[in-house]
Amino acid sequence: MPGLDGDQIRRRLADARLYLCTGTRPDLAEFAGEALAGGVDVIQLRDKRAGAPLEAAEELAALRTLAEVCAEHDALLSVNDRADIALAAGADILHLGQDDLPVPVARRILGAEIVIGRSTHDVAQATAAAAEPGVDYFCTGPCWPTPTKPGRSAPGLPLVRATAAAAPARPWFAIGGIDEARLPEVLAAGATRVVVVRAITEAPDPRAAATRLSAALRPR
Ligand SMILES: Cc1ncc(COP(=O)(O)OP(=O)(O)O)c(N)n1
Ligand SMILES: Cc1ncsc1CCOP(=O)(O)O
Repeated sequence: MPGLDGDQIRRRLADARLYLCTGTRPDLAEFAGEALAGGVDVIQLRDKRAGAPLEAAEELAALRTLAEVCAEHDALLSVNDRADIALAAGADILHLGQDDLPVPVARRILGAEIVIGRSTHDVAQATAAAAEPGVDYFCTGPCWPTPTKPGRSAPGLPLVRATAAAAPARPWFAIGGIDEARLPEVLAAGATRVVVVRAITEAPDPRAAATRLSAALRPR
């Protein structure tokens, strides 16, 4: 929720279970509102359409839309890759992959109040992200090969099991190919938080899909 300080964001992130990445879409505000109403805790604008990358001004406009919806639902707003845009959008989170800005460089741009996340694809990267100064959370995967990240081989659930066994002090999320049917396997491997794309963006009823995922992640 734009406007929180770094410690408030970190506390909310520790409680977060369901993280959604979405591209822009004509119904972005309505879609995001439905997903957040269903129980999504964090929403990231991740627009990777081949051949049609968003211009910075377009990305900022979409993030402003998401920021309003996040404020209505008390959810965290995440920006992918771009520290300058995270700062300009007043985002809570910047997510960085292995080939993106080095964390110390992003930290210099962002200051202390925006939380930084890292993608990891093997045990060495996960171990490093769990300890690297300036990193607040990390993601491990893909759990399964996924068309949402073409060309990325999947370390699979063994990486989730190894990460869970290491009991990192930082929050971490499993990602990649996760849907309602596969979620029990991911939880059994030791994850308690997940990132999804298609499970919600391609669902006929995004709110219902988010509600079911969220309920499975927060059993009573
Ligand atoms: C929350 C979250 N986790 C992982 C990713 C993937 O980031 P990256 O490996 O940099 O790949 P791209 O998203 O840039 O294709 C993410 N964006 N968000
Ligand atoms: C961005 C990213 N990084 C690793 S897997 C992935 C995409 C996950 O998408 P989906 O949930 O549709 O498989």
